[in-house]
Amino acid sequence: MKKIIIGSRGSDLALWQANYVKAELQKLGQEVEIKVISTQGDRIQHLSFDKMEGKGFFTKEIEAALLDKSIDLAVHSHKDLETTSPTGLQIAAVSYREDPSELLLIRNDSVDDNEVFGIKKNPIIGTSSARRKSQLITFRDDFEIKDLRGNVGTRINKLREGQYDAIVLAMAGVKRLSLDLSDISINTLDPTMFIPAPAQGVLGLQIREEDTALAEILSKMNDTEVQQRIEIERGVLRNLDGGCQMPLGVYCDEEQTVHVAFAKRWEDGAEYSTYAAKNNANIVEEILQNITQ
Ligand SMILES: NCc1[nH]cc(CCC(=O)O)c1CC(=O)O
Repeated sequence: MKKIIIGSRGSDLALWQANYVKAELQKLGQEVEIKVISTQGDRIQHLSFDKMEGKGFFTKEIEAALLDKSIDLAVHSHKDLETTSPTGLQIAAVSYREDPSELLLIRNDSVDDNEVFGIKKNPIIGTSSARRKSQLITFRDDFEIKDLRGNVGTRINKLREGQYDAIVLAMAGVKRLSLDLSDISINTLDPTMFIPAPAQGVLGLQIREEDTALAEILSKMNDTEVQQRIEIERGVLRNLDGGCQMPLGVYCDEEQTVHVAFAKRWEDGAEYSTYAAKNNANIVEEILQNITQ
């Protein structure tokens, strides 16, 4: 059997994800090697996420490496992938779902248990995500939102340095990296209340469309239940023609209730709605009609 070359960004989280898939493939008897690839998104740190995320800044070089066959498999955070696959590539499998909740990481000296979210009045909150901004200001109108860039470790260090009173991060990244956060107060936000990105916590395994041999191997790793749920979540995003820069949260829970937070502009704050997905073939259309009317 041919050795499988996984292409990965060099960040701690990307490497954790690549190593996880490597171990799963080794359990299936495959030989695997990881090749680190730097992307535009890793090199440009000064641009706001609004101008970068969801437009292939973190994926372009890796997808090019798949197409020119210098790698065979790319492991992505599924939520960072564009909603349509580039020509010649496919998502052959999706992983289990890590806890999709968002975390509010609060400096100990900014905690106030009497306030919503447990943060003192008039705090500075770090996030560059329009989805997170639109929902934050819906719960508290005294939040000042400031841009926050960099990988997970960098963001947490900026909180420690005192540039922010609190920051929002995906639990999936924090958990996978097993970070020591004993010096920080952590508030876990229920994903049915503060709604995560479509496919948050899931890995997408991308290969060449014609690589049927690898598709066959990866099909053994595919989580079909997770796949069904994120197909609904991503379907809403795809039909809104939005990348990660859109103020849209969609979460399909285990009971197949779909939770949506949507804003036309993040400054308007998010509007929340829920839908039953069970036996509803038109769920995506129904959600879209409702939120865009
Ligand atoms: N946008 C960056 C990004 N892409 C994936 C994750 C980790 C969570 C996941 O795997 O869904 C993160 C960090 C974050 O949003 O805090």
